[in-house]
Amino acid sequence: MARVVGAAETAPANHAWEIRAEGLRVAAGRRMAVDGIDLTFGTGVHGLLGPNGAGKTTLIRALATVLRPSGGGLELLGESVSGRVDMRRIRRQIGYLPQDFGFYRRFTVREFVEYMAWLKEVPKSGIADAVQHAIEKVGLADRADDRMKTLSGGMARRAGIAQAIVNGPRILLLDEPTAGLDPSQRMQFRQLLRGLSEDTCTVVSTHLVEDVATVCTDVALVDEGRLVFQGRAADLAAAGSGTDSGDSPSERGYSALLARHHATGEGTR
Ligand SMILES: Nc1ncnc2c1ncn2[C@@H]1O[C@H](COP(=O)(O)OP(=O)(O)OP(=O)(O)O)[C@@H](O)[C@H]1O
Repeated sequence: MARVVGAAETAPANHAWEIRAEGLRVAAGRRMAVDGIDLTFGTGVHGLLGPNGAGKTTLIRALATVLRPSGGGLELLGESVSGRVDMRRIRRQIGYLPQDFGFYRRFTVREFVEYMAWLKEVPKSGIADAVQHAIEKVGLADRADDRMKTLSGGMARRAGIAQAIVNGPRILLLDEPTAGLDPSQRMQFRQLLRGLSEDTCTVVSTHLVEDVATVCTDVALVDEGRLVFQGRAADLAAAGSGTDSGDSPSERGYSALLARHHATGEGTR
């Protein structure tokens, strides 16, 4: 099937990174849940790790332009989101799977993904092909005309990923995409992620350190709204030792970096 070339792919790419935050601060309610984060993400798969309440979801929501920064700088695709910027143009190039995503249960998978393509302003003539392509990519072609309410939790999450990629985004934000998946679905998801990543800047938040270690090109670890570590997955693993808690080198590295952060009261960068 012919692939639809979205506006995202023909847009100029004259910067070395898709996401850049400098001293980024984002409030969640009355709390400064992201409290001065510096990071840069280019193309590839970036794992976002951190304990409960670290600020991962708040950071992703800011990257998705759902939340406006309270301070510091945030540039997406070379444009500052705090200035006078055409948000719609940026949003057309973003795919976002929220942690708890909603859908009309009576929609079929195809209708759900089509609806999101329409919201993302995919050109009308390209919607049918873009939808089919996204549904095939997540392995739901045989369920495309079934209603969303008949899908298992793991399948619904895959439909969620299909809606996130239907516009061929240059920035793909997946908040806890493996939550609630069984081990075999998690393996399938890792495969899917590997196939998505080539020219996209993908940010995946997760509690599963092993997901990050096996699929991500690099890892950002946040705690209490601060960046504790950004580096390769191998560097995360190398940060731990036999005395740190965890079942694998990456988990021990994760525990060691968090413990060090708590001991010093500051990040490692
Ligand atoms: N709407 C809100 N009102 C008040 N506080 C909030 C709100 N949303 C988040 N918070 C607080 O902000 C902090 C960061 O929350 P956030 O959801 O970003 O963390 P997280 O790293 O995604 O956590 P988890 O791994 O548990 O999903 C937490 O202390 C949380 O209680």
